[in-house]
Amino acid sequence: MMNVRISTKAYANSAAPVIKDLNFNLERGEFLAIVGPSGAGKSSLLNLIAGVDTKFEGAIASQTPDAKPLTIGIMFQEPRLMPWLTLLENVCLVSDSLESTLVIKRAHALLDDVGLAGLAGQYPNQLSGGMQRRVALARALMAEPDILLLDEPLVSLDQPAATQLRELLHNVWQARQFTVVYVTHQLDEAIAMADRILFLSTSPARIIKEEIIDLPRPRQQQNIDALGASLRGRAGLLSGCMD
Ligand SMILES: Nc1ncnc2c1ncn2[C@@H]1O[C@H](COP(=O)(O)OP(=O)(O)OP(=O)(O)O)[C@@H](O)[C@H]1O
Repeated sequence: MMNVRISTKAYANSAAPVIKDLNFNLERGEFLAIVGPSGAGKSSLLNLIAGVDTKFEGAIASQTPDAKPLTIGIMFQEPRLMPWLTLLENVCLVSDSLESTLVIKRAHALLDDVGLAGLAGQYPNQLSGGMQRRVALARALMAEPDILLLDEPLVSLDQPAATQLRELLHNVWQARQFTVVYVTHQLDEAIAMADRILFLSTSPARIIKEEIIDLPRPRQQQNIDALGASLRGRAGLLSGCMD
């Protein structure tokens, strides 16, 4: 579906690259997790895939049967909601026509899907952190993305809110069958969610290991724990790759 080939990504204010020789293919419908330590270059990689940042050496090529451009949705670490807009208006923000009845209907349906039915007229500061993330998810889904990029979506949530959002993300992905690229530095989170994990080195980021997660869904905690222990135990293979 997409071929990602990044020879070098460097920022103008630094001579050292943040990404070097990082190549992978993204398959249609897969849930890909990218695990790496803080500062490795994970968010930088997502910005390149999203097309938000085009300054790099290499190529990111979409391969679609009808040559139709891929639609990409992104959910950041922080929800980035506009505090002066209602939830409905925040969700509609990415749409061309805020006034269209169809757009508003779709935004209501998505707010329902993320468990916020009846709250469309509220403002972000009336919500918990977990609820704000769910609004951000609804907004990312408005464009009906082929690929959804998730940048540490559970970070800084308390355990119940993180579990709830993780299950929601999983259910939405299974129901809609888009492709997910899920960035995290938590191995267990990646094992719980992904079909495949790419492990990144410290900066400059490159892939040091790929692991196919062949566990039945929904995933049992004992299976997640066992695979996590096995991966962590493999002779320092992943040292420096996780916090
Ligand atoms: N816009 C930018 N301009 C200059 N340097 C940047 C910019 N964005 C990121 N960096 C630098 O690039 C490196 C990688 O940052 P990035 O945010 O991509 O890493 P990360 O793996 O997502 O980190 P974290 O896990 O802490 O979110 C860091 O050293 C960061 O300071």
